[in-house]
Amino acid sequence: MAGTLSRNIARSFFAKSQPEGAGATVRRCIGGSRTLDPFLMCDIFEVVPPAGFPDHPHRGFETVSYLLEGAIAHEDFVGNVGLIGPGDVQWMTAGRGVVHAEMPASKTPCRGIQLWINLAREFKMIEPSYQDLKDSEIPRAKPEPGIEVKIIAGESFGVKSTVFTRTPTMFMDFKLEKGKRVEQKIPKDYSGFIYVLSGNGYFGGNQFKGEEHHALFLENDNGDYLPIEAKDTDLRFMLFAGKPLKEPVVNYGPFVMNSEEEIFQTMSDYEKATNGFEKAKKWRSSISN
Ligand SMILES: Nc1ccc(F)c(C(=O)c2c[nH]c3ncc(Cl)cc23)c1F
Ligand SMILES: [Fe+3]
Repeated sequence: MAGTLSRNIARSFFAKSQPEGAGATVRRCIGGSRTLDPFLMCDIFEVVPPAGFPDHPHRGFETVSYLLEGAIAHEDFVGNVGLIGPGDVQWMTAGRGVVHAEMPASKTPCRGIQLWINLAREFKMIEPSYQDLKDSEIPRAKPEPGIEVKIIAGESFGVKSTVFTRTPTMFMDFKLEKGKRVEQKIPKDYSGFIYVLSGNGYFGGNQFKGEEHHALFLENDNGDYLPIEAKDTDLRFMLFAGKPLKEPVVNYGPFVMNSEEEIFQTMSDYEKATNGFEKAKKWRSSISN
């Protein structure tokens, strides 16, 4: 791209499998001490029945579930039910509070990605909402034969996602055939990371090699696009980028607020079923075993 600078890759991290939920396993590339404002967690999950993610709450952020294989059944405490199938996306804005269950709905292994995106202070207590996208509804950019970008959030090659992102976010699934090179525009002030799903590739101006199950973190430099090249193999990777919120983060499991006082209040709200958790009082999902 004439007149612009490429972003470099600062470091990579091998995301090893670890137990999570009730009998599920995840490769966690963001989470715990490794956060990347505005991202709180990114799990590449694998789950087969009877394992899953039974009844649990969320407050103060968004969860985005993208199914790579299989299907997840979803049920929440106000009666929303649904099936997230292969290639589908559920963008859940928990806001002031959701209690839900997320359980595998296919006998074959269910594989996918769940990203937790922080909400700014002004949105942490908004009414919960969902944006459900079927695979066929999600736009793709095909800039040339051998390159496809599935755009869950953000814009690529002039193709825009239909998702409303309160926290400006890019969430894209790239497939490059061996020998292909692509450049993705990323605003200079966005944080970002790559997760390599299959194959290997060379990322950034510094041609950093990224291999399967590795997360690669973008340098906070002055670049405004990321070059990616599939030299050795076909390559599939996820690109995540977002505008940092630069607010204090205080979290307690599935509650993410800006202060300890707000976390204590949230724990009390959940315990007493008040202030957004009213319907949690007697609710039990029908999909958790
Ligand atoms: N608090 C807390 C504690 C433990 C959890 F497992 C979860 C949770 O639900 C998930 C963690 N990664 C996931 N990937 C995929 C799916 Cl569908 C759900 C999750 C959660 F929210
Ligand atoms: Fe959840």
